[in-house]
Amino acid sequence: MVAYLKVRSGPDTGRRFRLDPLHTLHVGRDANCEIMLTDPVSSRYHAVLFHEDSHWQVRDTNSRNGLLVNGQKTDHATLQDSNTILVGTSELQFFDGHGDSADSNNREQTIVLDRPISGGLSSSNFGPLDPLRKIADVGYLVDLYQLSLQLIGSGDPDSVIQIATELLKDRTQADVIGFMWLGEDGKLQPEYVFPSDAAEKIKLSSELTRRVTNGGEAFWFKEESTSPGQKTQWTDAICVPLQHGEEVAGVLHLYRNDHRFNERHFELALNSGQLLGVALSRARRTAALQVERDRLFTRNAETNNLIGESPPMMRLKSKIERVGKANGCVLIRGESGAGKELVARDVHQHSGRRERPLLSVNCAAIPRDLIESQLFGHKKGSFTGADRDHIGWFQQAHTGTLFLDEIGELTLEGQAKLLRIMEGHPFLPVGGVDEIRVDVRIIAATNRDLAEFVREKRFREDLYYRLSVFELHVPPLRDRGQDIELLMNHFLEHFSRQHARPSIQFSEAAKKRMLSYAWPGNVRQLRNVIDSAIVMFDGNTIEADDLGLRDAGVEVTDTLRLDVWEEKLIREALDRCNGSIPEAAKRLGISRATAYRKIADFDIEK
Ligand SMILES: Nc1ncnc2c1ncn2[C@@H]1O[C@H](COP(=O)(O)OP(=O)(O)OP(=O)(O)O)[C@@H](O)[C@H]1O
Repeated sequence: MVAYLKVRSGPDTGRRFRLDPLHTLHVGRDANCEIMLTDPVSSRYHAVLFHEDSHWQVRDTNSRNGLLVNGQKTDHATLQDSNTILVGTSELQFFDGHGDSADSNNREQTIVLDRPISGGLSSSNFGPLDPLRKIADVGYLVDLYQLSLQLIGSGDPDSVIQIATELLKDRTQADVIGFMWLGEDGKLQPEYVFPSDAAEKIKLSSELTRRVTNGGEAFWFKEESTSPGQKTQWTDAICVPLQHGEEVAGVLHLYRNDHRFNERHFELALNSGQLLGVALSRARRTAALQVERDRLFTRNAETNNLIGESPPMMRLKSKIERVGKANGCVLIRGESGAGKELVARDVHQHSGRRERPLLSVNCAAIPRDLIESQLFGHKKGSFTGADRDHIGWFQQAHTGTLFLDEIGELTLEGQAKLLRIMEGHPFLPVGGVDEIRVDVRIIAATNRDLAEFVREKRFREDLYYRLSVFELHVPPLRDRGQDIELLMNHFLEHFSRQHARPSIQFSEAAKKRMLSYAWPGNVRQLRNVIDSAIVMFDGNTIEADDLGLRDAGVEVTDTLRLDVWEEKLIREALDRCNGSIPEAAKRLGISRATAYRKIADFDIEK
């Protein structure tokens, strides 16, 4: 219940002066003033404060620049709680002390120091001429530096709190440290208390809590027992907001049982609180995004893992590992739905860019006349319909990977720009004047015969060679034998869970049908067939006819694609010649070199 003045602005910001009602207190620059300010604009004896008729009064003592109370120039005023007094350039705020009473009746929490927090790290109050203090300052900055480094490197909220606790405990020798999180109801919830059985020690008056959480002020205060013989729970406490921008997300408490904190502890806690506010908000946002991402993946039966243990898939996986670590462009070939995008993700995951963005663009899904502006960006008004600036996919993927699906659909102008970027040149967004330079790894995919496109002059030859520094061929599902069963089980498990039909199974005949089917639409088709069978049919067993595979067993004879037949013939020839390539080449009427090249192209086991 002690009235006090707090310096809100000016050189003495943060200092507090207890007001003793038994004495008249002088305010000014003179060393004899009880409330001594270092503000050069204040007079030596600027004003006096005294307690009369149960109220605190302030009177100007012929100051040079006058006295303002609540913004009004005055010679004399009776002070009310929270009134402000301007002395020179220093704003002092008066508190009658009634608001700070502790929740407990016989204890008093007296503020030693407080500090409004407004963006940026606060500067230390230590005297600039004290060399020992300067050395101490360096230690304190090193602590903050180390804390920042560790917080930057940590993405998970629990470890962020743990890192900060360890540092603060060590540096301040606090007996108890508590992190309180501000719940949606505006109440503080103990999120983490160290040691864990000390939660009951965290007792802060509701008024102080309000000022920390609403006003973003940090406090250092001591608790004094007002009833003789009663032992207090702690002697000193520091309470600082965890602030991110304008928002206070929580509060950090530090308690000491016997000894006192010092100013350096207060400064360290205060600045750590600001770092923590930012780090925790960021870690929580990242965690929320991760959960959301996993949820979307699960809902769509997507997995980041390439399911498959067949020999061609095992070979593909080992190539992905090697290609991932290298840094060149990758061209992924394979039929539609075979898993090219998944392979691209896997390459990215195995690369040094795995923590950076991977963006996927389907060039076939964007109207041809918009591809360029989508990829490279455009400026508002650069063409009809460009009603705002667009940051192109290349720029968005900067430092990461850009997956260009159906690359064969890229216009010739787009191809020319792409080639220039790949050669390390900057590019101009559509309608832009400032050149942009990006560092992006390109993974392209196609289910077309790009070499054929090159011959038809629909695709630039130089771009083709640049893109295919590394080539990966995703084998069609029909060539993956045992993988069909693995994928069947994976999708059955996923969709039966998603559609809440846990006991649904395939009949033996249904399994057989799926295992012998040619799957022209590859894994995507298998996934869709299982999804709709689970949705459409009642009962616990999916029969062969429920799968809707009317052309089941037809193999690939329904296609006239030359490459499909070519691959089939090579496989057949190898089978008939017991795997001997020279023999097979003879039977096929092609040279050995061509046979070797085609076997590699089609990724046929030798
Ligand atoms: N090996 C695999 N393991 C698990 N899921 C797979 C696998 N291969 C493909 N899928 C799934 O099949 C679907 C199609 O895969 P993806 O989109 O990667 O094929 P794509 O070859 O890129 O097709 P398109 O050429 O039509 O773009 C996706 O849902 C993908 O998650």
